[in-house]
Amino acid sequence: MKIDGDMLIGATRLHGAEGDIHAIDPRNGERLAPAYGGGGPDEVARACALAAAAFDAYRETSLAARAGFLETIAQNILDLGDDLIERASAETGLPRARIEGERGRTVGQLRLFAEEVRRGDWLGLRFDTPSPERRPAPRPDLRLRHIPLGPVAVFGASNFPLAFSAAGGDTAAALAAGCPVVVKAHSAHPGTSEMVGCAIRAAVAACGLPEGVFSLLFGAGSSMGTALVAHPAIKAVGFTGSRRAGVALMATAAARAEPIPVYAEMSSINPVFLLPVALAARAPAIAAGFVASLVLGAGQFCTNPGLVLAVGGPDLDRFLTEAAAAVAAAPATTMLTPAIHAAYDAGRLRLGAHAAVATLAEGRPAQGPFEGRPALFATDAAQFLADPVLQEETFGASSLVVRCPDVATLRAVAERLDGQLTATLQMDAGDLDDARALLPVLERRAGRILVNGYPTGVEVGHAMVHGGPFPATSDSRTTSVGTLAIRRFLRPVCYQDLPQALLPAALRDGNPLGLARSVDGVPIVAPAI
Ligand SMILES: NC(=O)c1ccc[n+]([C@@H]2O[C@H](COP(=O)([O-])OP(=O)(O)OC[C@H]3O[C@@H](n4cnc5c(N)ncnc54)[C@H](O)[C@@H]3O)[C@@H](O)[C@H]2O)c1
Ligand SMILES: O=CCCC(=O)C(=O)O
Repeated sequence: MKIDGDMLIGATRLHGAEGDIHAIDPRNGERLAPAYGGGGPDEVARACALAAAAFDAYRETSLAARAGFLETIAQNILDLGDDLIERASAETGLPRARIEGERGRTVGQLRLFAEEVRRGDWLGLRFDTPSPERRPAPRPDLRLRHIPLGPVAVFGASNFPLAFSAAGGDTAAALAAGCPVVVKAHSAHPGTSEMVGCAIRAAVAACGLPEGVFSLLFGAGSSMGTALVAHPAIKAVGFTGSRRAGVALMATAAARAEPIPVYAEMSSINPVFLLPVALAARAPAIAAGFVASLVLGAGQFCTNPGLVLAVGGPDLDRFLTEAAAAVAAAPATTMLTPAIHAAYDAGRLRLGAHAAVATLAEGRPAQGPFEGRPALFATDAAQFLADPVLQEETFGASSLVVRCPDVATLRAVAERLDGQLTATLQMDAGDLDDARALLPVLERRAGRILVNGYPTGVEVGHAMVHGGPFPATSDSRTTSVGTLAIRRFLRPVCYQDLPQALLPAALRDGNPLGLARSVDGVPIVAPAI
């Protein structure tokens, strides 16, 4: 597919005039054509106005039509074929197999949301039957459904050019909810974003939807993102990236005349707790699994296991010997962008130079310009608790092991951790009491708790939570992966004593759409139709 370097503003292509953006192939540092023209406030305003104009028509599309739209996007992405795989690989340095896997996840995610839309449970229909005879006051007829919030701004993430970008989880969830989407593409992969944007735009046209249902903007730095979040037509934000940018967007959203929710997924170091019985029984196997998760994708996963906690002693020493050997044998791997590589190297060197931190191992030296060396560090619980810097995310394949004198200290350290996306327990049956004592702490600290697995590789499903308390996310009540993500873009509306002719179809008598509902608090499953 030919790419032109244009923004997609509804059905119009437009080359921005606010400076050129070039993707860089991080495997060799070469600039990739074409140049992308960055947009400014006029393009933001145009995309937002189109999105606002599309909202009422799009939000009342039938569930079948909306599901069909999501499925058309999925098929159009697949139809991009090898061009998409090659461009995404060149723009990110991620290997072909990874990009193919991510495409499968992206398409599967859109299809899962299509099923979810058709099922309609997310409308959350509730009925309170009227009681005109009730005294002293009659009870009114109350009917509730959820409606979409309005146009959503989505920020593409550098580390998942497909699954968290133009047609990623935030876009899929917002479109499923009935919200038009304005994407601010990540400047690291503009060509991938243009290709996927074209696939979405073609689906908008093929499904006869208003053009403003989807737009794609380019812009380096912070001004485009700030203008987008500040625009009055935007009613919610989906973001994955750095804590600094996420917090800046939260501030922009909160300072608006009409503040809006920001769903930002930011930083997490994903603690892994090695409980004593498991460590004694299988230190080498745990070390192998841990290092495989640590180095996956050059460590550029928000689920990367950046912190390990265990009780010191010979079993931990065995784990450290094995893990250090595996890290030392691991190659340096190309990182996503020169800036992300520079930030990783600076973080790794800062940790290595920290007076309270020992370097246990570094991976093989870099061969290419932007390769990051994996690294394993160690400290003890007292030092870890004394310096909050040691809790900061080093985005890449770096992890810090914290030696604790006993299990009580392990729990005390867990209590002091920042909010996390995940917390992992390596445990055997003999660790059950310790695990039980840790669980309430982990529930308060993390969005997902795993046993005997590793946190990288998020399953896209109905029960997934990819979220957690700040700074993992800006709003711990939800998730950015899985079908529950649709709730971020909905709000309830109650209809009191409306005549049948005025009610939305989902709320009319006789259940014409055949949807699940609750009546006077009692759930009624959807009839088979
Ligand atoms: N935890 C994660 O999942 C994750 C993912 C990617 C990056 N990161 C971290 O972010 C660092 C930078 O990488 P990145 O470029 O992908 O992320 P970033 O947060 O710097 O940028 C993400 C997006 O936000 C925009 N942006 C940046 N600052 C902004 C601001 N102040 N106001 C408005 N918009 C702003 C950027 O233009 C980009 O589109 C990495 O080194 C890493 O530390 C974390
Ligand atoms: O980088 C953030 C998402 C991580 C993820 O989706 C995964 O681990 O699969």
